[in-house]
Amino acid sequence: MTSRPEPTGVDARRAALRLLDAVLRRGLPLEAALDAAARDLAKPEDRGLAHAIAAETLRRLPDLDAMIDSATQQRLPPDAKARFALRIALVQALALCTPPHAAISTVLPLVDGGPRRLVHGVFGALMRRKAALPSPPSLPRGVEMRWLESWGPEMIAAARQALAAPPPLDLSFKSAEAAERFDGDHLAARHARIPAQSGIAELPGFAEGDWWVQDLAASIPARLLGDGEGRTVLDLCAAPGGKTLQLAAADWRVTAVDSSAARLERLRENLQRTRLEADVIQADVMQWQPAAAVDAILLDAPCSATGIFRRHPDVLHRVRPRVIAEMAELQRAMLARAADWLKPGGTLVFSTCSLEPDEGEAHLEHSPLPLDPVRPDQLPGGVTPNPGGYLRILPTMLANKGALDGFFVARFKRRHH
Ligand SMILES: C[S@@+](CC[C@H](N)C(=O)[O-])C[C@H]1O[C@@H](n2cnc3c(N)ncnc32)[C@H](O)[C@@H]1O
Repeated sequence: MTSRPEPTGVDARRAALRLLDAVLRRGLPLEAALDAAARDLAKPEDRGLAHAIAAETLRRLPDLDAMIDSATQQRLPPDAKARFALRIALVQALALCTPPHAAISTVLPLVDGGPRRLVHGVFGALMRRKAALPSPPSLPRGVEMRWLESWGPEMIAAARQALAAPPPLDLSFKSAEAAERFDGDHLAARHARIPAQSGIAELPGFAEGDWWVQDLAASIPARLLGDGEGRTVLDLCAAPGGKTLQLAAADWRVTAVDSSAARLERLRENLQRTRLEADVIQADVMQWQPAAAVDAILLDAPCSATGIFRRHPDVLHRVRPRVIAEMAELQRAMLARAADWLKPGGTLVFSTCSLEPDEGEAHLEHSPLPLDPVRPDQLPGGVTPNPGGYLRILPTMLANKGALDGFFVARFKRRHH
């Protein structure tokens, strides 16, 4: 067998293919698969390219597959290498502005010894036909059906729109003064929204620890606890610590608990950079318990994370109903356990970054504590509580200002006696 010299850039495409394989065939989160998939890439920009190709492919997957199927006589199996290679070549040429000859020449070596001619032929036919990807992108059929049933057609339209462009960047600030000094759209206290961009560490105030990146929706749970005035709060499932930082900045005495050593490392770095304080404990919330009852609890429970599909489009393809059911069961158990750790009169905020009612509304039916209804004046403008007093944050909210991640947030209060 003669081996051809590889054009430059093939390694990044090979890593993109590994990433897609990890997400679509093995069900791994994109971020978790990155280190292993990009192990041969020395340059950070190649790693960035591999990630960008894989993420954009996942955003456009149903449309890419429909396009491939329109140009093949026999339907390629979902896990065929030729399908993976075509997805990567097409997404580059049609969504990432890669010149078509570069998009295909860097992908063909990935199918060496395989259906090279087929991949080349299908790609060429689609380019000659001037095939284009629809805008906004389509959702995977299973997700669309699920969300349509739960939230209706307006939500589907907003979710597709949210996939069309990179979401803006929300910053949460340590102090109101630092936020006011910062040039951006101020949609809430201690907040600024700026256009999507890279080079975050070079923005003013980052090195000084004035702010951290946190979607505005993700900042709402901690906002609902108000000022701590030196009282105690348990931040359960805390890492990488966006909510820990908010609570510490709002004068709470924070104990942050998480089971992941790697994620807690990031939490510690965040505390150090912002010069905020919290006790940090590595523990499983289902095993650990606090030494004494606390004034407040924030339980940002592990979930399917379908609410953050804009930045993590892998969730659209790997989260199946069984995952949602397992996560909902864990959340229910955590909520029941944590409820016992509150002082009488104490407040618990429960949140999930999920767009699945089983990981939100369903918990209200058997909740161990009475709901403490959220008032509209406690929320950023444009975000409204459900008439029941809890928050269901959908991509329809603030849609004309860059929208929000999907979240469920409910506040409970333990009775005094
Ligand atoms: C949604 S993330 C938390 C995000 C975090 N609250 C923030 O604002 O940055 C869920 C976290 O739950 C943690 N986790 C999952 N199962 C856990 C358990 N049984 N005990 C403690 N932490 C757990 C994960 O390590 C993960 O960091």
